Formats: sequence, structure tokens, C-alpha cells
Amino acid sequence: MHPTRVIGLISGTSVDGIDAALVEIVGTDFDLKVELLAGETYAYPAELRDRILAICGGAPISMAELAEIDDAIALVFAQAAQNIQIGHPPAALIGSHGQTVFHRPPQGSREKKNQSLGYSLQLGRGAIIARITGINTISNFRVGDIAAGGHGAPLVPRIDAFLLSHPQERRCIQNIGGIGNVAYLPPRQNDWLDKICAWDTGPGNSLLDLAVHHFSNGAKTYDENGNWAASGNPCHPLVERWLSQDYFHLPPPKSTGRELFGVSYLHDCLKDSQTYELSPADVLATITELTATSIVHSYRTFLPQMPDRVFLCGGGSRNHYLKHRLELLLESVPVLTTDEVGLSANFKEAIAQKYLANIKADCMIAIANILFYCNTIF
Ligand SMILES: Nc1ncnc2c1ncn2[C@@H]1O[C@H](COP(=O)(O)OP(=O)(O)OP(=O)(O)O)[C@@H](O)[C@H]1O
Ligand SMILES: CC(=O)N[C@H]1[C@@H]2OC[C@@H](O2)[C@@H](O)[C@@H]1O[C@H](C)C(=O)O
Repeated sequence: MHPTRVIGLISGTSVDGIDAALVEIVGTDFDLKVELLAGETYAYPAELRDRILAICGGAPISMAELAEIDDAIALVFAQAAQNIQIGHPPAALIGSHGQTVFHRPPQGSREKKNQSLGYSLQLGRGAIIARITGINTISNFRVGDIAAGGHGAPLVPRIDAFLLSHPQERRCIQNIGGIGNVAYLPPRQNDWLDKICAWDTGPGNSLLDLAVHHFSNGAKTYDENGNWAASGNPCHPLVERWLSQDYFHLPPPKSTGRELFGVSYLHDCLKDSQTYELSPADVLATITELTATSIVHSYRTFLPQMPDRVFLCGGGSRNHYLKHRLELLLESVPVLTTDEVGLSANFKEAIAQKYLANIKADCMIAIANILFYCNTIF
């Protein structure tokens, strides 16, 4: 079977930039093999990033402005695809997640038949990316699941199951982006596929990034390697108080975003921390502890069994202090990164986008002529 060359594009809830992955894939489902030919994060132009963060923070916006920002995002996504191509033969397909600017999980309960549909908006329309790059582009991966009553997130665990499950080991794949999410992968035995579960654990780096921006007066956007937080001490009573928040006790499936763990949540955290007279480093350590504790609390409360090993991915996997806190809280469970099993922790999400493109393409081809959907009018 010949390998297919594909590009995956995503910008996540951290809004730090566009992760682009150029990958060669062979096979399908559990025979999938992936080789990362090139992976890069292209920073957003500062002004565009500020506008996106303002929208994510709930700033009112007209339809005309929305259209303008949609295309501005598509343009930088297309440029990211073009840049990652340099020096390589052309890719056959782009899978583009776009930029989430709003995510509302479904409310109510399916069992009680009072569930309302969720809504999730990703900007950077695929048609523009296709037009600029000349490459078939598939996007809007979340809407189908949401229309069927799902959360539309997390989606990448489906790919984790293909690439990271193990014949004997129970694994948790923990993404720590702006938001954290876990994929629980039981050993590949019997009805293991039915036992896979995944959900958003809560904040990843979103609150930490905002706090670093606040305490550095805008000079820094994140806590490199967790060094700043490591110079402080977590305030455990405060972590306990924050952990009492509803989201952490909601059973899966569940998803969240910057709508909950964003600017106003941080303001509440800062207000609370005044009671304890914490230094900036202590506040950062306490916010980091919330991320670590919420992940471990989520495992202990909702997983059928604790995993044999945890594999971290996403930018937070490079925060040494956070990784260290997770190791301590998880006691005997080893914590590694997905790099250690050959899957780039930085680009796993981008890699997954082109798989999602393939999955969607396969389905669509089966039911209709997909080219019309791709919006690439040759
Ligand atoms: N060297 C590092 N040390 C500490 N933190 C880091 C480092 N590199 C990246 N990060 C953190 O990772 C974040 C970006 O992670 P990532 O790109 O996985 O998030 P995302 O994909 O935008 O989010 P999500 O997965 O929620 O959609 C940065 O905002 C920063 O907080
Ligand atoms: C709506 C949205 O963009 N959600 C993201 C976000 O980032 C992490 C967490 O929240 C996750 O569930 C999801 O993304 C990853 C890429 C996913 O769908 O698997």
C-alpha cells in the first residue's frame, strides 16, 4: 500500500499558534502507521491572537467582524499549510480543525430526554484554505457528533485508540493544552473498544497562561518549563475549594472550554488568593496544582480502574513542574510523554486532524461525492 501524504492543522484553546503536521500515513484503523515528516507551530500575528482571545472571552462582535476574522484565520491556516510543505512533495489532503472560539456542551440528560444540543464554533473556513493551497481540505469535524447529541469533544481519543493502545497495558493519554482531556485505553483485549472513554478533565494551561500574563504585565504568555510556579508553594486549602466546583464532579461524558476556565474564572482565583496573601509564584503553583489535582481526581472518581501508565501530550507536557506534581499525586503510576512511544507530544493533535479528515472522507465517499463538500472547485 502506498503512503498518503497529508497535512493536519489545528489551533487549540491556548490560541498560541497553528500547529501544522505534514505526515505520511499507511493503512487504516489499527494498521495505521504514521511518519511525521515535518511539524511546526506558527505563532498567530499578535493582533489577530488578541482579537481571538477577546471573542473567546465573550466580547460582543458583529457578523461583519465575525466574517472578517473567520477569513483572517483561514488565511494564516493556509499559510501554515504552505510553509510546512516547503521542501516536500505536495500533500493530497488537508484536515483542518480551525480555531475554536465558542464551545457550549449539551445541557440536561439524554436518559431524562431533556437534553439540549451543544454548539461548538471553529473559525477558519476550509474552503478558503483549499482555494489558497489548491489542496482538498476537510474541516468542521465536531458538528456531526454534536448534531447527534454528543459533545463534539474530545475527538482525538479516537485516534489515540488506533495509535497508542497496548495489548496488555491500561493507558491514559492525557492532553494538557488550554484545557485538559483524557483518553482511557484499556488493554486491546475482548470488548476493549466498548470500554474506551474520554472527557475533558478541566483546565490545562488556560488559567496558568492568563495568570502569567497578569503577573508579568503582559511580558510573558506562559510559565516556561513551570519554573515560576516551581519557585512558589501551592496553597492546598485553596485547591480544595476550587475543586469543589460543579464541573469536576460532573460525570463523563463532559467537555468544557475557555467559557468556564477563562478570564472571569481567573479573576475569582486571584480574589480568593488575596485571603491567603499569596505571592505571584504561590498563585501560579496553586493554579498548576489545580490542573494536576483535577486530572488525578478525575481518574480516581470516574475511571473503571487506574491506568498502568499515563502518557502526557500537548504543551503542558513540557511543564516540568506540572509533570512532577502529577507524578507525586499519581503515586505508583508512571508518567511519560507520548514522545516516548514515538508519537510527537507537540503535534499529536495536528496529526490527528488529518486522520479525522480521512475518516470523514471515507464516510463521505461512501455516501456521496465528497468533492462538493471539500469546496475545492477545480
Ligand atoms: N516549555 C513549556 N513549558 C511550560 N508550558 C509550555 C511549554 N510549551 C508550551 N507550554 C504550554 O502549552 C500551551 C500550548 O499547548 P497546546 O498547543 O497543546 O494547547 P492547545 O492545543 O492550544 O490547547 P487545547 O488542547 O486545549 O486545544 C501554552 O499555552 C503553554 O501554556
Ligand atoms: C471545542 C474544542 O475545541 N475543544 C478542544 C479543547 O482542547 C482540549 C479539549 O478542549 C478537547 O476536548 C478539545 O480538543 C481536542 C483537540 C479533541 O477534540 O480531542
